[in-house]
Amino acid sequence: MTVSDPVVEEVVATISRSATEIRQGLIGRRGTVDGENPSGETQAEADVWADELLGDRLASIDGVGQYASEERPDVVDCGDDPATSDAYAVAVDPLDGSSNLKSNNAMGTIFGVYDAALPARGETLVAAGYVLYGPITTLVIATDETVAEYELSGGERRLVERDVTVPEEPVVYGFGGRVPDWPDDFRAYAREIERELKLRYGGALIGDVNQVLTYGGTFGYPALESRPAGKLRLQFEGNPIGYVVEQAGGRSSDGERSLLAVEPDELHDRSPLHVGNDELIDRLEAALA
Ligand SMILES: O=P(O)(O)OC[C@H]1O[C@](O)(COP(=O)(O)O)[C@@H](O)[C@@H]1O
Ligand SMILES: [Mg+2]
Ligand SMILES: [Mg+2]
Repeated sequence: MTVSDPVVEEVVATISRSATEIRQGLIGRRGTVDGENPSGETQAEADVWADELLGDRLASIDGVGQYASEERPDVVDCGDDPATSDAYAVAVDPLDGSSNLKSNNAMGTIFGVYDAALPARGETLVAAGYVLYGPITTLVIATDETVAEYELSGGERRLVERDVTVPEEPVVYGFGGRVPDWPDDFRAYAREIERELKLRYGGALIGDVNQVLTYGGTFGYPALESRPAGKLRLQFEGNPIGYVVEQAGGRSSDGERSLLAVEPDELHDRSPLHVGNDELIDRLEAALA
């Protein structure tokens, strides 16, 4: 199954082919480099390497006018301006959950294809998805048509599920941040959820969100007392993941509104991030109101 928009299909095909290579290239790149990323976080060797590999390949696609990533400060202009032409902008979290390199746990690659110049609202996404480097390498792609899951092997993608939807009955939850740093209203909501669902928290957004898509439930990285905007980045994490979950029939929220409706100020803006079954996100928003 291919994506009907040829530029999006080329982006997806490029990421699919690169994923097997990225997975293999993690070996020997588990250490850190001296620099920090624009969010002030230590970079792993693999973060920098995966960004360069994806940046070179995605920027050379005809119809991609901008490339941006969590690992570099500025947008790279690589074609026509998405603001004034048909070109798209591609935003990437090259390695999501890269601190899991050390402990050898799940990680991902996240991408969003925006029909607008970056930074942009998530409502301008035409496609988004992620690779999950678990025991198996899988790819989830959301477009306005469907959300599909593939297994990746040797650069090939094999369809596993044509129409992924968030299961109706929620089962799992995962919330980031330290409990004493949670605002009181979020803590009260979390206490209720803890009594109803099973905890799943692996330290990689992609691993945790994929459990929500598989079993139903919710993932949240909330606003913290010490960090009111939370930890995760809107362009590279919040918007693409919000788009995937909404296209799969669930909801996303920054605590007040759909993540896709949040107006960005800066490329590396952070936002509280909540996704999952409608009913749970409704309850979260009511608790924080
Ligand atoms: O270590 P914490 O605070 O639980 O944070 C985990 C969160 O941070 C992240 O690792 C941030 O992503 P990056 O690894 O791309 O910076 C998410 O994948 C994950 O949900
Ligand atoms: Mg990430
Ligand atoms: Mg990352």
